[in-house]
Amino acid sequence: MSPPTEPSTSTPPVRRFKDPAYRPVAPTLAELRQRIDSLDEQIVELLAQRAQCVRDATRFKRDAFQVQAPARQAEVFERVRRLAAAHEDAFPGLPAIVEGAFRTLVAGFVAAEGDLFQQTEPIEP
Ligand SMILES: O=C(O)C(=O)C[C@]1(C(=O)O)C=C[C@H](O)C=C1
Repeated sequence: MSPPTEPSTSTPPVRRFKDPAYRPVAPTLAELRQRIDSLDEQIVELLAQRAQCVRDATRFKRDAFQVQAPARQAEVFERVRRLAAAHEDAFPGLPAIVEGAFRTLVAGFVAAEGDLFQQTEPIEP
């Protein structure tokens, strides 16, 4: 038995989708990975902008419960799931993947906002 190998990135595809309506995105795995890298850069840039908004949101919180804001979290998860559902034709199961990613992201943001909260002080009325 030969050892497992990573896929070739520069050669033609070795499989096809049985669905005749399927339209490929790129002719090689190398091109697909370039696109994925470029999209990852944009995603990280957008996440950094989102993080700035989360940091600023700390100024409007009175206590740890407001940092958690569970009702708002539920709204975010429901919203991104619905947005992803519009793309389910292109990628079955995308809503669950997107919701899972946001659950992980928001858990990280909530924890960070908890730390940032300690760096704030009440504004006197
Ligand atoms: O909407 C807020 O209040 C936020 O602080 C943002 C955010 C989020 O990442 O979407 C983070 C923490 C929770 O409080 C709820 C939502």
